[in-house]
Amino acid sequence: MRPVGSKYLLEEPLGRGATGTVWRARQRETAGAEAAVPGQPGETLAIKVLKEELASDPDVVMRFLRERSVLLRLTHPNIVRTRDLVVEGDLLALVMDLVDGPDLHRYLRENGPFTPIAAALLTAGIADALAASHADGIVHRDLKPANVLLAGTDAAGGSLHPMLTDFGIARLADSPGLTRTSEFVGTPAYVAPESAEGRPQTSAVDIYGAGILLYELVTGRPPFTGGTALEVLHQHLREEPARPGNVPEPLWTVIKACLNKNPDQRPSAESLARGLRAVAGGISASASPDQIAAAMGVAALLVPDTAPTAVPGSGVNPPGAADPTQVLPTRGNPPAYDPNARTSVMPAGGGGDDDRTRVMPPTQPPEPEGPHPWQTQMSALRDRNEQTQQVGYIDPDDDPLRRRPQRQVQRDHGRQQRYDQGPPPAPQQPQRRPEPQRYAPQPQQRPPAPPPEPRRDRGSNPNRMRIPGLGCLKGCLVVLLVLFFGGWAVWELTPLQDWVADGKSFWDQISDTYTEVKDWISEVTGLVDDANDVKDGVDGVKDGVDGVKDAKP
Ligand SMILES: Nc1ncnc2c1ncn2[C@@H]1O[C@H](COP(=O)(O)OP(=O)(O)OP(=O)(O)O)[C@@H](O)[C@H]1O
Repeated sequence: MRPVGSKYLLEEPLGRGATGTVWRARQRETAGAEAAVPGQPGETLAIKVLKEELASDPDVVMRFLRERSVLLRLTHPNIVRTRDLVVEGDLLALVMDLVDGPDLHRYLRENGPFTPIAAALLTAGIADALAASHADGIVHRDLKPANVLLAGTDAAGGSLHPMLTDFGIARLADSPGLTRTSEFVGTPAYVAPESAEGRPQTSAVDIYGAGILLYELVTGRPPFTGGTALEVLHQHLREEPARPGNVPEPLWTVIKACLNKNPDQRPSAESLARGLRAVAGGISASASPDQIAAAMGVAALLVPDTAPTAVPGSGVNPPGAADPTQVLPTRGNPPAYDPNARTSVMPAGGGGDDDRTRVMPPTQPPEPEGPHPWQTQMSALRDRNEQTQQVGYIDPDDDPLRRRPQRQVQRDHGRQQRYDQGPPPAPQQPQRRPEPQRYAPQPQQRPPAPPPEPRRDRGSNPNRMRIPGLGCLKGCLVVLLVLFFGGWAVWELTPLQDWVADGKSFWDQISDTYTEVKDWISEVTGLVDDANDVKDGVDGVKDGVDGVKDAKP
């Protein structure tokens, strides 16, 4: 388990998207006043840990802090509540209510298309959520089935309750800083024509997304699909979808209105919700004549938004960007495209054939490097999270806080300068020219990582602490022990004790010892000489005896 801040613990990953990983998590302590929901210790939560690219981008951090109050106050029965935002070192995390149910994309894949009535009612709930967020000045910008969670199941006869999530993520990710290194482009199958062309975006992009989603709910697939992202975008810009056979006429009227190429002609979220409920009532088997009439006249209910919420910073185009077609002709074999593609966050500077996918100019010019205006808030937020300690094991492959060491060093250094020491003396990285925003099919699937080596158990105490100087202390103790036993051996096994008892000086003792050794050697050599003399005598006697023997006849 991995702590996030001092108040939360990540338990297990629930899923991974392009902008981060969502974890099942637990509340450790009640959060302070800065959280929208203080929570109770032990409560289960969901925490989205934003990707490193986002968390390390100062512009994203700035938006994260600037928009925290907006995100935290966004409450609606059809919106997954954001309870807290955590900033800790290089980590940005959104603490949310845990929704115990599948997302709509998975549900659709596993259960097939919805009936027109169920699809209309489900989309009406989503439109309610959009109406509330638009009224609060928040445009979702990445509406798609994967971002709708289903609370409750219909297996027990209960109806599915849609809850929209990932609010503000597109907005956080669409940072000028981020566009210097990677491009946030939404999800091609759900992108509105004006977004594809880099024109100014408003809350009408969410209505377009709702139209695509509604079409997918009743047919099982989005209206525009193709081999490449570019093909899909061409269709968003140029083609009108044909009415599928199983879609009742009033429902088709709603879908067509949402998919209007002109954002000004699309209905407001509020009128969309009203229209969808009228359609659901009118197409049911038990519909009254009035309900049927209301459903047939649904077009009158679909009133365009007179004051749509603008997406800040969208549609700032370089000269020529207003041309109707920004899509460049394709060359060579286009990359494969999955219509269920996730939100794309594409690395820039891919070069080469990527040119063929270039459709959008950057939404904003890069901002000059400089001291971060949210320095105080950053340190305040970090301070409140400072007690964090690692309290247990986490699989390194699933560790959201794991960083590549080299980049960590650079980043830490950059952060330190940026937030703690005022303006950096020089930019850490060469300035990149902004590149046109690109669509590309899918983030490439990374090859499966080799199974992580199990980490060795490093002891039974989960709260191991590093004590500075402990290693040195151990070394000193070992040296003292060696000196002690060495001294004892010298004292016991050498004549040192005698020397000390005699009270002689060291040099006297050495010269005495030398003399003793010399005397002993001469004594030994004298004995050898005597032995040789004896031997010579014996040999002489032996020769004499031999001579006497020879002289006998
Ligand atoms: N609040 C939540 N409670 C329970 N599960 C959640 C919650 N939020 C997200 N999830 C699950 O976590 C998974 C990943 O969510 P995430 O939003 O990162 O993915 P995504 O929408 O597919 O990706 P992206 O929008 O970044 O392209 C999804 O399968 C979703 O069902």
